[in-house]
Amino acid sequence: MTPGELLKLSGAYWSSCALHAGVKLDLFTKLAEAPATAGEIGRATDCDLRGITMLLDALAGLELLAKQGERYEATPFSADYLSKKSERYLGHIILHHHHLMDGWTRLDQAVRNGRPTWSGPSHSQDDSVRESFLMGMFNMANQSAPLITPAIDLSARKRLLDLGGGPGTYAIHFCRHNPQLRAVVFDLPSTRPIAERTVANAGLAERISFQAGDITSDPIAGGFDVLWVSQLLHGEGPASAAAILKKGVRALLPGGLVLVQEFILEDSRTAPLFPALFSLNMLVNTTEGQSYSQGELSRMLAEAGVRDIRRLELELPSGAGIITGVAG
Ligand SMILES: C[S@@+](CC[C@H](N)C(=O)[O-])C[C@H]1O[C@@H](n2cnc3c(N)ncnc32)[C@H](O)[C@@H]1O
Repeated sequence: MTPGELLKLSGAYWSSCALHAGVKLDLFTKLAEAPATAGEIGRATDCDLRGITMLLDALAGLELLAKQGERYEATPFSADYLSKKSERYLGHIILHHHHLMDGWTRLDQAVRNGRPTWSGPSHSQDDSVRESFLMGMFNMANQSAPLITPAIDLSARKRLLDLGGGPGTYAIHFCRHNPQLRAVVFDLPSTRPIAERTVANAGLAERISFQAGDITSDPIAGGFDVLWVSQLLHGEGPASAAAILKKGVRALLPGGLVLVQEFILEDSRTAPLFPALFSLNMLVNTTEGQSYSQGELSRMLAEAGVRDIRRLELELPSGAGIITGVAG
């Protein structure tokens, strides 16, 4: 690494903050509709002219806007991913990243005392923080699910349990891909309205139901033949994650398929970089959460009574991996 690269790394959050502000102020939706001057956008968003001009210029510098004379407009890319009117809108996950920033600025404190810097998004009292988190998960899952569902044969399966399923994105994609399949999304009670909305929007309310509960303390009804556990275990410590897997596997009929998606560390724990950094995200946001290695996840699955454990050969845009096995 060069000193220049080091300083670029140190100041990378300036670019992130410019993007976050652009999404918070919803500039991209407006500028995908029609080009506008800084004055016009400033009036439409109730922003100071000096401030909005600087932000628009920086976003143009980041190639998220195009500037022609005094007018700015969304690029084809930002119109596709940053306009609220696009089906591919990624603003929810960007706002979620924004909500995590305050906690990350106090990472040194979390490292010193081993405790999170705030309640974390799952348990936040702020509805908008929880909504960005859950719809951010919807954004992320919509990128990966179209690659995952064709790679997993559920053609003979009837009932899928989506444990910690959030907005139900994976249940939706698995059910779309497998017309005989029904699913239950199990998640915290506060998730219900968002999950029911996404399931209804997908036209699958007849086949996907929501069960409200706390996975660490509430029972789960049995009779499933697929267990899908995506990005849930990293929010828990090793003992709790193992107990959750045991509970999920107990809800399966013998021969039930188990699928666990996580950001998986190599045994060195230093790579890939994303799960190593994600562990710090769990330090800031949870009391015991962390990224796990393939060996740790495989051992938890084996202790839960799962056999034929292996990792699926899938390259996903999120960098996550999927470990599978069979119950009983
Ligand atoms: C990172 S999100 C993953 C959502 C979804 N599985 C996905 O991959 O898109 C974790 C989910 O677990 C849920 N969750 C966290 N703690 C939980 C608990 N104790 N009981 C039930 N659900 C929980 C959260 O509400 C959230 O929806």
